[in-house]
Amino acid sequence: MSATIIDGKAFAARLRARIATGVAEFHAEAGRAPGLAVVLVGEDPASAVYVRSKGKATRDAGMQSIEHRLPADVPAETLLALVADLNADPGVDGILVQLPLPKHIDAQTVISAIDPDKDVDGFHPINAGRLATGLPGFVPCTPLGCLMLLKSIHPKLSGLEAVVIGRSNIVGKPMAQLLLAESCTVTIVHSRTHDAKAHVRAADIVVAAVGIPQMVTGDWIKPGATVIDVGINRTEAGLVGDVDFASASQVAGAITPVPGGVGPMTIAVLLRNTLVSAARREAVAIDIDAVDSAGDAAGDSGAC
Ligand SMILES: Nc1nc2c(c(=O)[nH]1)N[C@@H](CN(C=O)c1ccc(C(=O)N[C@@H](CCC(=O)O)C(=O)O)cc1)CN2
Repeated sequence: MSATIIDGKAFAARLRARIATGVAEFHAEAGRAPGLAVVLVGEDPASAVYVRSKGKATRDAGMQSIEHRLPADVPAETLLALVADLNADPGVDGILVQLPLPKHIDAQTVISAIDPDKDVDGFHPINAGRLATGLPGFVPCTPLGCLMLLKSIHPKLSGLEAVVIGRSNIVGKPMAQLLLAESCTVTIVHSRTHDAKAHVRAADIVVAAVGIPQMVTGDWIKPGATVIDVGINRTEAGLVGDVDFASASQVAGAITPVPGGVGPMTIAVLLRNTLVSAARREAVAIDIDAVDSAGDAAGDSGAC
């Protein structure tokens, strides 16, 4: 058996086109474009590429991109002062501090300093709490992108067995919350789990976000399962995911590739969250369900 390949790049392109339409409608009503501020600290090459891509995608969608670059040795207080300025700026609807940060800066302190209602990354503890309790807030971009891709395969996720591999605040935990909100039976597998393979093997849905190159091989996968690979690992053999695509795609029913799977969804959902933020802040009504249904059969992502 050979799995359906879930084309995240094409899905994200359709989503971005719908966002651009929503941005034009917002602009016409509010008299301004949504503004997204992205802060890059230091010169991590991958982060620099992601920030450049975010700026271009933001402008392409008709939004205003505000970029701040700070040196790697910037004092934490300077970064926190910049965040305070962006919080107070009425033209800024979304604030994102690119991660990882240099070691001398505590990422949690910086994330907690962002106004939760401009936290389009969805990393602020208030937004994590909103997600956990079913309140409207911002959902982290990568897990929400994963959910959209999953829904293109399973419009109804209710009752399915889902395993999330990895328990990071950025992907694993919010992914588990989103799947729980969809009434999946959710297991989080992590570094202390006894017999991770047995848990994965029982799952209809597998989301791998562990950061270990090709950890999940075909013999871990239940035949016909849907596999979402969040891993982006740079190896001597090139860019690979947390899933061994060659063997897993022989067993799975549907699978995301790396690259071209989850990655492009991260930036598309960031734009989507920024549009949502701008609309809330200006009390402009936008049809977010129509924006979210840009994928094939994706329909309502259930997020707000
Ligand atoms: N503040 C944040 N920091 C980070 C986030 C985030 O969501 N918010 N996520 C990642 C990096 N990231 C966006 O910031 C990101 C990662 C990957 C991709 C992507 O399109 N990947 C491509 C491969 C590109 C490559 O060669 O590297 C793919 O998978 O096809 C986009 C954005 C960590 N930091």
